[in-house]
Amino acid sequence: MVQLTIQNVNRILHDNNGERINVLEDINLSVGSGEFISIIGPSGCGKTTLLRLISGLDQPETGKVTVDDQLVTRPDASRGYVFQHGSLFPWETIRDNISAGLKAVHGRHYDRNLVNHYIELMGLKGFEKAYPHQVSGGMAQRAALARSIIMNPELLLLDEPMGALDAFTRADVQDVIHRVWKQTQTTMVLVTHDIDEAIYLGTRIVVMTPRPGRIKEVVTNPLAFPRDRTSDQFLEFRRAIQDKLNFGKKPISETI
Ligand SMILES: Nc1ncnc2c1ncn2[C@@H]1O[C@H](COP(=O)(O)OP(=O)(O)OP(=O)(O)O)[C@@H](O)[C@H]1O
Repeated sequence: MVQLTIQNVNRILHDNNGERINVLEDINLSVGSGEFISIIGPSGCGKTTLLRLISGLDQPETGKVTVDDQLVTRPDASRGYVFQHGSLFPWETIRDNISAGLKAVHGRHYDRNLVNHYIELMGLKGFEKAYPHQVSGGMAQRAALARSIIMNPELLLLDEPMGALDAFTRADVQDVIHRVWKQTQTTMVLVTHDIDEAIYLGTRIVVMTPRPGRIKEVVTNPLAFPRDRTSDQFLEFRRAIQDKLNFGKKPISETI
């Protein structure tokens, strides 16, 4: 069980001219065990900053982030983080990348069967001995996901992990993430620009607005799993989220 709470969080940064930017203003959010939260909003609205605060990589000026009533003050193995460019070790094979965390904790006696399980689950069988530059972008992201999830984090933070992938690969990795979420019941928080992705995966959708970065609305996803991206209900819900984002009604440059 994990309860993530973000209370009255403000984060201020300064641009190159020393101008103050209210990157996040008065952020409040509670996330319960096993939820899948999608955070969506235009570029620069503070999504990554919010994820960094949850992970403990960054600290707010005011307010607090707690996990199970413990103040988050630094990164912790109980909170996994997957980046847009998976950040696999280029000098290690896919198998060694996936087992890296386990080896660091358990040494030579790490559970090799668990590694096999995740290689299978992520569809990476046959590519265990390849190096990251020898596999596709989608495979590399699946390996990065495996490397995090194998550590059994109570919270998995996903920072645009599909952002650099083509549409087909993206849909494939989305399905993998959904399968892992269902099987492991890990609480996940995903940052994305992609409205369809937010809807396809999220149990709730956090809609953000920029300058200052605020939560405009938290919307419960009414769609049952499995979700069909082409169904009328999906398209209807997408329109509702687009409206909340003023999508297509204002040039993006006017929203940031
Ligand atoms: N270290 C920093 N110093 C100064 N300003 C920063 C820093 N990091 C982020 N910012 C600014 O804070 C704002 C929010 O950035 P952030 O990366 O959190 O947004 P985002 O919503 O994740 O954007 P994107 O979707 O483009 O990744 C931006 O205006 C950015 O320029």
